[in-house]
Amino acid sequence: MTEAVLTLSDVSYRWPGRSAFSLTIPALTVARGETVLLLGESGSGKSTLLSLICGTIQPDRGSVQIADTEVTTLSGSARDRFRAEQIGVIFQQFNLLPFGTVTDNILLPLRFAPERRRRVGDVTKEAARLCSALGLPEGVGRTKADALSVGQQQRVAVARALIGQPPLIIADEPTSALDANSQAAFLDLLFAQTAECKTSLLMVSHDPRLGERFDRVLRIEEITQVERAAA
Ligand SMILES: Nc1ncnc2c1ncn2[C@@H]1O[C@H](COP(=O)(O)OP(=O)(O)OP(=O)(O)O)[C@@H](O)[C@H]1O
Repeated sequence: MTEAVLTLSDVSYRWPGRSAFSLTIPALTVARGETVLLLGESGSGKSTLLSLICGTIQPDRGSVQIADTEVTTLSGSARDRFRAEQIGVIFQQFNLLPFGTVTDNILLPLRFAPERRRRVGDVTKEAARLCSALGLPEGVGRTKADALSVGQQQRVAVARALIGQPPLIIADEPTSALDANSQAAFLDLLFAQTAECKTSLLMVSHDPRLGERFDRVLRIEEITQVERAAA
């Protein structure tokens, strides 16, 4: 049997307020080491689904299991700690601390995740190893994040997600700011690193051309039911 890193069952969520957008996900599973691309148009609910998985919003009903833990029963602070331990997140805008150095940024999730930190050992050495594996220049660790190019910032965001080998990486449109060549190079590095650590990857995009590189491609409309209140 394949070991699941992520299992959602009968999850539903309605945004409060006038938009009254509601999303239901009957079933979604990601296996250990599997790479999954989630495709969907703008406004189809991709970010909402990722927020449900990361536990930054709580479903109205249903179950979200990550690495055998039922996330929906954890308190808010326990969920924050759990996310820091188990999930590496790559945001669309990278969310780097602009005045922090590259090393500060890469080590940030470990501040809230003592077990993940313990797995790393020498944290500065591991940050430097990841920088080098991701093709960043030697000695980049002391550079302030806002002095980097967009492509370099993206690599730092990947290093930050990968450090300490969390079992699941969630990436929200991480290649949207790159041209086709840089996109391919970025994905090569991301896949090489996730394969090395047997990390699962769930990446969101609206670009179906990326699909051939993933183990599985899901369209959001195939796995969710969406309702919108009339305007
Ligand atoms: N903070 C919020 N408060 C209220 N409604 C929201 C909020 N965020 C999203 N929504 C609703 O959820 C719908 C889906 O948004 P979501 O961001 O999940 O889509 P998406 O597929 O990620 O879009 P995009 O590709 O443009 O990022 C929106 O159309 C909006 O109606």
